[in-house]
Amino acid sequence: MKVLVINAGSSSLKYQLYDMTDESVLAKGLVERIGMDSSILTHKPTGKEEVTEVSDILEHTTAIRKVLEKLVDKEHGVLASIEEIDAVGHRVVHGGEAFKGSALITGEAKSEIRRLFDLAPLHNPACMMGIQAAEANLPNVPQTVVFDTAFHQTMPEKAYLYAIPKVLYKKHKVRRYGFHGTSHEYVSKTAAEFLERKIEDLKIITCHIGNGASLTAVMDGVSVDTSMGMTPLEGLIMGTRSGDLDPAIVPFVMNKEELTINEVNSMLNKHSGLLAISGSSSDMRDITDGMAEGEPNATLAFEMYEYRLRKYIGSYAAAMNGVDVIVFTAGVGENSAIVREKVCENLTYLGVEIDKELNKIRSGDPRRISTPNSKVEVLVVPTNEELVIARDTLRIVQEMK
Ligand SMILES: Nc1ncnc2c1ncn2[C@@H]1O[C@H](COP(=O)(O)OP(=O)(O)O)[C@@H](O)[C@H]1O
Ligand SMILES: CC(=O)OP(=O)(O)O
Ligand SMILES: [Mg+2]
Repeated sequence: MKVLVINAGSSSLKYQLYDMTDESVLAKGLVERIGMDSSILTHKPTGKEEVTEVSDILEHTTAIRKVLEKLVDKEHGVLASIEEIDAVGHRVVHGGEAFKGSALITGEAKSEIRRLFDLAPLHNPACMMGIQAAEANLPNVPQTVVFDTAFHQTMPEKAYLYAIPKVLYKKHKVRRYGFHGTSHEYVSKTAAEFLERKIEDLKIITCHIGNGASLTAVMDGVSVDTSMGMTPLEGLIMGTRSGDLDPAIVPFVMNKEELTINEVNSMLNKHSGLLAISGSSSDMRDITDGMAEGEPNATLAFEMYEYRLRKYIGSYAAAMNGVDVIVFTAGVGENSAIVREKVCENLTYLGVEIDKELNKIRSGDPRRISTPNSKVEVLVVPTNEELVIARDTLRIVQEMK
C-alpha cells in the first residue's frame, strides 16, 4: 500500500510518498512560493538525484499536479502510474473539539474544518486548499486528515480553560487546544520504547522546538498540558512568533500604532520572536553564529529563547509533580547542541545532568544525552510527523475494508 502525505501551508506544500509494506520513503519534496512568480519545486526520489524546477505555480491544485507528474516521471519518478497511490493523508493544524483522532475525509469533515477557519485563520484555509487540490487530482483515492490538536484533547479543564468569562468558551470555543500533537505523541512513545519503560509509568516533557515550538507534559501516555493555546502563537519564543505576552499589550499597541486586527496578528505571528529580537534572522543557526561572533542582539535573542524554554520545563515539572524524561525534538531540538546544553545547565535543581560530549554527537536516531547519574533521562528523539500521518491513514483505510 502506497500513501502520499501532504502538509500544505499557505504558500508551500510538503509531500512524502511512503511504501507502507516497510514504511520506506519512496520520494519526498516541497513546493515553495505557491501563488508567487518563480515557484520552486524540489523533488527528492530515494536513491536518485534531487531535482529542482522553477516555474509559476499559481495555486495548490497545480502544485499537486506537478508533484504527481514528478512521481511518475521517467527520469525522476518512483511510480509506474498514479494509480499506484492508494491513499492520501493530510496534516490539518486545527481540529477544534470535533476531532479527537484522525478521520476519513467526508463532506461533513470538510464542513467542520471550514468552521474552524475562524480559530486558525493562518493554517486551516491552507490545509483545505491542499485537500481540495488532492481531491481534484486524485478523485477516486481515499483521503484522511490527521490533526495537530487531536493528541491534546485529553487535557483537563483546568489546563485548557482560560480565566476569562466562560460564555466565550460556550459561544466561540475560546480555549487551549495545543498543536504539534502528532509530534508530541510520536516522540513520547518513542522515548518510552527507547528506555524500555511503560509510558504509563513515566512523566515526560516533550520539547518540540522547530520554527513553531511547543512543550507538552505527558503523563500516563496522554497530554495533560501544552504551551500552545487557542492558536499556535502562545507559549515559547519561536522563529517569528512572540509566544506569551501580557494580553493588554495588544489593544495598547493597536491604539498607539493604529493597527488593524490583521496587522497586529501579522506582527505577533510573522515579525516577532527570534527575528524581532535579533533584528536579523528567525533561524537558530544564524542566532548561535551571531552569538559566537559576540553580536549583542543575537546573544539577547538566544538568552530570551533559552530562558522562556527553561521556565516552561520548570512549570511542567511542577504541573506533574516531577519529571522522569525530557525529550528534545524538531529542527532546533534535534540539531542545536548549545540550546540543549544551556537549558539543561540550569535544570540541575531537578537532578538533570547531561554529558556534554554525548550532547554533541549528531545522529538521526533516538539517543540519550544525560549521564548515568542524572535523575532525569534527557533524550533527543527525531520527530516524524509524516510517518504518523501515513500510519494513521493506512489504519483508517484498512478499517474501511
Ligand atoms: N543545524 C541546526 N542548528 C540549529 N538550529 C537548526 C538547525 N537546523 C535547523 N534548525 C532550526 O530549526 C528550524 C526548522 O525547524 P523544523 O522543525 O524543520 O520547522 P518546521 O517544520 O516548522 O518548518 C529552523 O528555522 C532553525 O531555527
Ligand atoms: C502548529 C505549528 O506551529 O506548526 P509549524 O511548527 O509547522 O509552524
Ligand atoms: Mg513543524
